[in-house]
Amino acid sequence: MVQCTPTNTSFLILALNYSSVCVFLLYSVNYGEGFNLRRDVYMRMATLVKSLNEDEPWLLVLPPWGRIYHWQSKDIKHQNKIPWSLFFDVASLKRFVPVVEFHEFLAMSKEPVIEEVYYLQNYKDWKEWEEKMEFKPCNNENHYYWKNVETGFWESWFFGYEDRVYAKKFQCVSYMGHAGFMKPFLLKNTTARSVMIERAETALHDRFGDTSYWEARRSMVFAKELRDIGDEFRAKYLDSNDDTDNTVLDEDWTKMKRKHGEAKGGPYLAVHLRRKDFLRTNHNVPSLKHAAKQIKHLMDKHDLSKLFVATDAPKEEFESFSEFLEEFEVFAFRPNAEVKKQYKEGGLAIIDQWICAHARFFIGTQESTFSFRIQEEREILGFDTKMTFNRLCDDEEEMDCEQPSKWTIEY
Ligand SMILES: C[C@@H]1O[C@H](OP(=O)(O)OP(=O)(O)OC[C@H]2O[C@@H](n3cnc4c(=O)[nH]c(N)nc43)[C@H](O)[C@@H]2O)[C@@H](O)[C@H](O)[C@@H]1O
Repeated sequence: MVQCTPTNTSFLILALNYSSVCVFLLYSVNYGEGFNLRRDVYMRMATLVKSLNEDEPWLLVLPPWGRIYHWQSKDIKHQNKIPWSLFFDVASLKRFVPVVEFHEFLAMSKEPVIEEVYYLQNYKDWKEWEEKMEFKPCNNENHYYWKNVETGFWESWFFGYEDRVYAKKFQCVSYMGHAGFMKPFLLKNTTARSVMIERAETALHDRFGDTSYWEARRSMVFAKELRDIGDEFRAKYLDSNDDTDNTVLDEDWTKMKRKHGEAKGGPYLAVHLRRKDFLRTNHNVPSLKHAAKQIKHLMDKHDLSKLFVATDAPKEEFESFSEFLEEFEVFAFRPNAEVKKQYKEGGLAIIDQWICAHARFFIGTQESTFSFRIQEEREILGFDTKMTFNRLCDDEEEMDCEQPSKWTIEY
């Protein structure tokens, strides 16, 4: 069977071959979703494409990062059309499933066209959950695709390439099911060479937490440049390095297999303190004082004197929080202008996550996907689950609240 695994040699030379042999699967996610839920949706689509490749050669097109609601820093410009290679090691992604960046897809296509777009939507008024999909009129007219009456083609934002790219067909699809449920449809009911699944978050994980789920997750290795920046910070401020912490990462994730408890982590406690919109949306977020009280208790319990804080809190909130913890050394990653400009808010988020992933003890914020992704990273590194699956309690819960489910790694 032909495999769609393009190398980095000339895409122009390969263009003709690939576009006639492989089918491109593109996807996009609801505008309101944040960075770390989008990472989860990638896993659902990557698993689907892996399964499609058992029958036909399909290539997954990585949707450029951009227009993310939370990325509004005034001093970071051009947070659009960001390729995955800025944040992730694309060679590692390719060890799970064949992928190409969007600009590579355009270079490999004869025209800047996506042949078919299927916009997933929930069933109206459903009573019982059952797997099904049907072409339906769109539930919501506000679906950010519009038909150009002159050309007859469909236009949209297309990840910031709106002036160049168009779609030939657009159809709303009511969908209730796992991502793999659309496989027969994609194999049998379409002959298009490029198919886009819009609102891909509607499709569920095929099997949450199984080996395939974890293979997809393990393939999402952060870009080396970001890991290096995080490692430098760990060494400089937190007395932390992979040899003494037992956190050496295999460059090939398929060869890496750790047991729980093998990783020791650096001599610091890390907290992910989610603030901003979480304060407004009633997410059991503790007051700064109450969060500090819990941290102090844990620092003493684990005999640690250094604290690393990953947070989206404004500077003043971080300072108030640190004042409650004066007896400890409190650190936060503060990028210089060059790092900010180059790696943008997504890169800074990853650096924070990487440093949290290497701490002796980690505690996160309830229901934050940002915290969940750190927990997964620590599972990959081989931490004892007690040192990972922890969350801050809110003020009413005092110090004793139900802790997060332990979604442990499967090989
Ligand atoms: C309930 C949902 O929660 C979701 O947030 P949640 O899962 O925390 O997770 P994210 O969607 O990743 O977080 C939103 C954004 O906040 C920034 N951020 C949050 N915490 C940190 C941090 O510790 N360090 C850095 N550098 N940046 C941080 C980061 O830019 C990230 O893309 C929201 O995206 C949804 O819109 C919705 O509100």
